[in-house]
Amino acid sequence: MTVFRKWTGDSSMNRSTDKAIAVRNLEKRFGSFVAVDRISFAVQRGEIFGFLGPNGSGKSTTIRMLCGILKPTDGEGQVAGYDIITQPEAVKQTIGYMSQRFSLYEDLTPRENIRFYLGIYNVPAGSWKDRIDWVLDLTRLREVRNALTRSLPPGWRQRLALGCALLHSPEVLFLDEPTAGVDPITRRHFWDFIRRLAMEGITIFVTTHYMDEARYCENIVMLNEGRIVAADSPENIIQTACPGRPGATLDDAFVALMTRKSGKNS
Ligand SMILES: Nc1ncnc2c1ncn2[C@@H]1O[C@H](COP(=O)(O)OP(=O)(O)OP(=O)(O)O)[C@@H](O)[C@H]1O
Repeated sequence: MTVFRKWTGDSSMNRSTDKAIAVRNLEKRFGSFVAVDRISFAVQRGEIFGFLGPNGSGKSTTIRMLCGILKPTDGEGQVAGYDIITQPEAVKQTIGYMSQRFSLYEDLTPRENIRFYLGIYNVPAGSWKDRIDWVLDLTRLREVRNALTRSLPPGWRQRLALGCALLHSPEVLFLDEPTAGVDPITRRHFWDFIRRLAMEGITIFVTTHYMDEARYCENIVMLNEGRIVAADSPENIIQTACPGRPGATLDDAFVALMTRKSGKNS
């Protein structure tokens, strides 16, 4: 089954579409505290892109700016060809977002959650039945569609949350620690699915604390105290951060890069 099936043929808007994401000198201050410090990077369409960093390094703040939810204090950015500052509503309609909390209503059934998100994403009512069937098959949740979401195991709720994030056929999918709290087999299935999405042209922007998962990414940006400390393929990051250590892993590279203190905000 094709994972990604459009319900609308609208790709005619005048957008520059060579890059899925492009940011330049993006900054977010909270008062005098600099949470994101003039970062620049680009993500190609259909790429799986990892955004890594320790707690508090600015990952979620960056995602919130890229999703058009939080206004940057400086810099600029485009997502799916839309300006994150002047066209935040267009950005929101073009992206999917899934957080580690899954953003589901636990007291609703999967079917009711899906209907809720169809409304949020302004999917035309005429397509709803089709989309509900599509997502129930995609997530393999048809048999439990009328159970309470609260009663489902974490891996099932994860599939439902991902399905809801795909209902409006987004061009860019933001995944903020999507596998936190799920078991290794479920994580493996999740990543198989993410790779299929990317092969169909969806751009994946993912944060994770699991370095084995980060190896699935074609390119990675590592953030520390709001600043980019590495931006490259996983292999190149390892080589650069751990020279002369042939068996070094991405974990080793992460630790090496994060322990080089910048002294910022201290
Ligand atoms: N609304 C806010 N007001 C003040 N400070 C904030 C606000 N939102 C985030 N911060 C601060 O900005 C910094 C970056 O936070 P952010 O949530 O982006 O980090 P993160 O890398 O996503 O961390 P985690 O991995 O724990 O989710 C933190 O020090 C956080 O306390």
